Amino acid sequence: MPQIELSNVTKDYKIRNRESNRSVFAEFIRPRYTKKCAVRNINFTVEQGEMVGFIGPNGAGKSTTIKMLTGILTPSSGTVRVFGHDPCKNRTMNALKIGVLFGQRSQMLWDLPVRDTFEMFKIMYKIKPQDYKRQRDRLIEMLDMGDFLSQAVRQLSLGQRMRANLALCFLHQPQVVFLDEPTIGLDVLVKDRVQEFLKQINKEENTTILLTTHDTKDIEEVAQRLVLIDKGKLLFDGEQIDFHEKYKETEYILEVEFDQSIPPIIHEHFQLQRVETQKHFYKILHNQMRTGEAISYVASRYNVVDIRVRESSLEDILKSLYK
Ligand SMILES: Nc1ncnc2c1ncn2[C@@H]1O[C@H](COP(=O)(O)OP(=O)(O)OP(=O)(O)O)[C@@H](O)[C@H]1O
Repeated sequence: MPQIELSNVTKDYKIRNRESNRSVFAEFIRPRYTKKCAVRNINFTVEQGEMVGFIGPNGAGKSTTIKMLTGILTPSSGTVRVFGHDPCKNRTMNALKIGVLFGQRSQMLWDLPVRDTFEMFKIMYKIKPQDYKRQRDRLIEMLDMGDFLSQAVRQLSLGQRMRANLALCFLHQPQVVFLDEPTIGLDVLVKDRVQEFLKQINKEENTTILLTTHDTKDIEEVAQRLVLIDKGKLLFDGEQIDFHEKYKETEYILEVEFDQSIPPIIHEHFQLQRVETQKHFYKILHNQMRTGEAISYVASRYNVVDIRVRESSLEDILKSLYK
């Protein structure tokens, strides 16, 4: 049985209209509403231990979907199941088995030291003392939190606060974790640590992770599978590798550095993009010349210092899809 299951799920929000041509009294007595469809008939399942990148442009419906999976919102139609149950009807049981992180929204009390919040979570989740100690010490080490455990939350930097929130998410060893933008605003080193942490915990504890992020490096590093939505509709669900295959550009860029400045290569399949002193950039269509062929053509005729092939990255693909 899948751990997460969405079948024909739609979520409409009711938005109250504020019309300037109506009196305040009329607005109060008979308010008018319009319907905003945030999620439109989506279907997908997630099995135990999967790491899924749940992506889409701003306003695509990602947070709304996560809110339905955590039992915060009910779907307007369709069914949502987590561990085979309706998360809205089983909120307490669901909460004990899941971990949730919503971007920069902190689960910690502002004036308490991080260490005390850990203790508070131990009581809230009824974690056994020996499990608590083992998991707490492990998380502190994995997320390098030893230096700031005694500091009040309000004194922490953004990176420290995000790491502490992430650790709290995993303290009760949840089977499923929903992370909505867990690396927002973090520097590259902290991001790397968070990505390594997620990979390690997924491997060691087989935790299912649904990760929402706009950071393509997060997705490339962490998610094997991608679920892409836009305007509430599911556009792609599959392995990351297949996503690249399906949407990759039909061309690639051959970047050649020569040992001296030379005139552009004249070849029917080479389209010169730009020249930077001794470096030339050519656009080549995959179906006209394969990368290996292009490399050997250049290397056998010119004195080359370096050759690189640049295929479209996940970021390039998403940019063109979102457009
Ligand atoms: N409480 C709400 N009331 C009315 N409309 C809402 C509400 N929450 C979200 N929406 C609308 O629903 C749509 C989906 O929003 P949602 O927050 O789920 O998108 P998202 O994919 O998480 O976006 P982002 O990447 O910007 O966080 C948007 O058009 C948004 O304006």
